[in-house]
Amino acid sequence: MKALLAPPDPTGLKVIATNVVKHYGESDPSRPPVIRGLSLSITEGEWVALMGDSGSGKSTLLNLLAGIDTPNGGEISIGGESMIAKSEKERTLFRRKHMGFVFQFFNLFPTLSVLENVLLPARLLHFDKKQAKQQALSLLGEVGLFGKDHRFPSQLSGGEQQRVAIVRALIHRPRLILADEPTGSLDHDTGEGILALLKKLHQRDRPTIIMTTHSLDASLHAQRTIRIRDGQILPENQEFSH
Ligand SMILES: Nc1ncnc2c1ncn2[C@@H]1O[C@H](COP(=O)(O)OP(=O)(O)OP(=O)(O)O)[C@@H](O)[C@H]1O
Repeated sequence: MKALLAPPDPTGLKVIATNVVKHYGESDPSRPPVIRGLSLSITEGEWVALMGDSGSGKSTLLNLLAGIDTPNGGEISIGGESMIAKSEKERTLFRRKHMGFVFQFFNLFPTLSVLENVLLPARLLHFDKKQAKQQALSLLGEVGLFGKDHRFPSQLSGGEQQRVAIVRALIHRPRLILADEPTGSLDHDTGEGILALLKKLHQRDRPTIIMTTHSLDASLHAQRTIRIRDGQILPENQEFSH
């Protein structure tokens, strides 16, 4: 039987990191770790902005939480499941099923149409084709791309391409959205459009969202801001709750 598009439980996943350490330069022990005993807890369906200076470890942390990279120490639990205990294959399958990624650099496949790009994750998960197409066209319409589903990425503006990438990241209604500078390369209005879309999806499905950003405006869409400095979370009293 083919899977339906809506997840069985649309509630976001709880994310817990405990004493996580990551260092890249094993060959050079004098280099300090990029993530230094970092702990955080993000509750089901919470939308968190992760802020910090360039090089403070935001993208590294997202990659660790996603299981794209593995830490040198510590524990990461997503939805009650240890990401560390999983094999790489298990992590990939978990990621594909439950997570959606919104990156600053949106790698759309240039030889695939907008619709084909958007349908890729649904295809990987063997969703019902007809239902996936309906969902794709509806989401594309919501982000102002009605009628552009047969175009190729090169025939779209940068902002339009970013919106396609977001629809692709969210087509399977993930329970955890990891967004790395989702508005970084966009003009203010397009960026606000992306945030409005995230907000709509957050209200509808209540996924957990972790969004890195340098923008105070963007962070105000989140329920909480967590600040990271030199691979460590700043203490509670230096966090900002909105
Ligand atoms: N694959 C890698 N190999 C070696 N060092 C790396 C690697 N990736 C990141 N780093 C280093 O780790 C540190 C943290 O990088 P990271 O990209 O996580 O920071 P960031 O907070 O996301 O920065 P930005 O806001 O500029 O995106 C930086 O000093 C960076 O040079």
